[in-house]
Parts: sequence; C-alpha cells; structure tokens
Amino acid sequence: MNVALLGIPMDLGAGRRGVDMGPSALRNAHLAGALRALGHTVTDLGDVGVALPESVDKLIEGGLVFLTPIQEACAAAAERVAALGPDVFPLTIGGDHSVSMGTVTGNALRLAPGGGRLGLIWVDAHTDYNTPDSSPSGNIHGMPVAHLTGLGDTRLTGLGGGWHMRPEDIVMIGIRSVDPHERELLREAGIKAYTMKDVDQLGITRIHEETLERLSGVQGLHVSFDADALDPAVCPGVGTPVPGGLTYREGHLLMELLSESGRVTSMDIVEVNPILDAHNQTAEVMVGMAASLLGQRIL
Ligand SMILES: NC(=[NH2+])NCCC[C@H](N)C(=O)O
Ligand SMILES: [Mn+2]
Ligand SMILES: [Mn+2]
Repeated sequence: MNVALLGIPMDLGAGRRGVDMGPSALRNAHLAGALRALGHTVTDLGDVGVALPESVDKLIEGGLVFLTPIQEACAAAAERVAALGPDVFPLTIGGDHSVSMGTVTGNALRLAPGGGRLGLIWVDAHTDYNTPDSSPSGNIHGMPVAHLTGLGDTRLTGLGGGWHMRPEDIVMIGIRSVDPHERELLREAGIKAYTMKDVDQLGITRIHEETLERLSGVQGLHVSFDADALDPAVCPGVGTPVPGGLTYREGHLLMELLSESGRVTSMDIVEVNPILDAHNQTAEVMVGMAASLLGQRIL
C-alpha cells in the first residue's frame, strides 16, 4: 500500500496544551519505519501549517475557542488529503480531534467530486458530538462529529463545500464520557455508539462484525482513533483521560479485525500529548495500533 503521512500539529481545539507535539512524538516512535517494515511505501508529506495560539488575537468567536485558525488548518488538511489519489492510504496524525473535521472531509472528497459516501469509525472515550450551544467547554475538539454531520457553526460545517456525513454512516466505539445535552443530540441524530458497557458485554469481535454490517453500503471507510479511547493506564499521554477504557489487546484486536476486512481506506491518530506522557509510551502504543490496522500480525 502507498501510505501518505500528514501531520496536523494543532492543540487549539483542546483545553490543555501539548497535542500540537503529537506528530513529532509519533514520528519519533518510528511510525513510518513500522509501516515500511510491513512492506508499505510510506511518504511523509510533512505538516499542515497551523497558527500559534500566541499569535492569534481573537480567542473566542460565537462560543468557539480559536474558531478561525482551526477552520483554516482543517481547510488546509482537507485540501491536502483530497488531492491524494484513490490508491493512497492517508494516515493523518494530530493534533487534537478537531483536525478530523478536515481529514474526514478530505477523504470524502478524495472518493468522489463533491464528496463520496464515507463510513466513519470513531474510536474514542468521547462522542465529540457537541455543538457550540451544547458544549460545556467551548473546546472544538469536543465538536468535530456534530460539525461533520452539518450541526453547529457554519464556518466549520461548510468545510466540505456542502458535503456532510450521513449519521447512519458513523459508528463510535469505546464511549464512556458524554455531556448531558450532547447525549440528546446523539439520540436525535441516530448515531450508533458502542459504549464501554457494550464492549464488556458483546466483545470487540461482535462489535466489529456489527459495525462492518452496518457500514456495508459505503465507498470508503475511515478510522479516527483518539488515544483516549484506550485506558489511561495504556495511554497516559492524553488531555482528557477517562478511566475504564479499551485494553491494549482490545485496541489491537479491533485494528487486526478491521485490517483483515480489507475495507479501511484511511486513518487518523489524534490526541497524543507528549507533555502529559510517560517516556513517549502513548505515541508508541498508537504506532502499534496503526501497524495492526495496516497488516501487522502476531504470527
Ligand atoms: N477529542 C476529545 N478528547 N474530546 C474531549 C471532549 C470533552 C468534552 N465532552 C467537551 O466537549 O469539552
Ligand atoms: Mn475525540
Ligand atoms: Mn476523546
């Protein structure tokens, strides 16, 4: 496979500083080398330009923290990804989870002019379905999925030039933190979310089967993997840790099964925060997750 690595070193969407160093941490953890060892051709496209918070003068617009520079970085990421050919596997590395408004949009535009039918597997402790009105924090990394489905501020919902995700093409896995109003919005949209209770009860194998069945009609499949989906004992370097997460093996098993399906066409790794990490452990774990999704096997 031709893998294109693209960094989006942005922490503007998160409440804590440091995820802007995520792309560096992942590269230092030998992301490209691990994928080359699996036989892939890896091209590192470098990073998308992101404004420094220190040089941005307008902090909050319409209840959204750093709206303008986030919109700009997401638009740039979408454009870079959309320009990649259909035979390329874009591996986009954040950055806080607001980068996915750009990467998911770019991947939809990559499938077809105007945006194709992309399935989205959102692996996360959080549903990230807040709108500016429902958000308790104003932090945009808690809002990307809502904006991808067309809910929220028009500057962010407009990133795809009219393209939006269909809520029925989204499946979330690992969920254990949802804000009160966010829960109502999710229900109204009808988005399928497997909580940690579901993971405990059904297991990853069944969840994987149901997910692929549900997403059988899509043209491409994007995995957006937030490091905080994994338990904080496995991934301590995240800004919004929530106890009771996916185990190391549950994460790998999900990636191994998705890899075997042969249907995944792109991936994000987001929310790796080296400032909060222990000896780059979180980046190393996430490199392993990417390797499993791209074909690494125990035997
Ligand atoms: N991508 C993330 N880590 N999101 C955390 C979101 C936390 C909280 N729900 C908020 O809206 O602020
Ligand atoms: Mn997230
Ligand atoms: Mn999260």
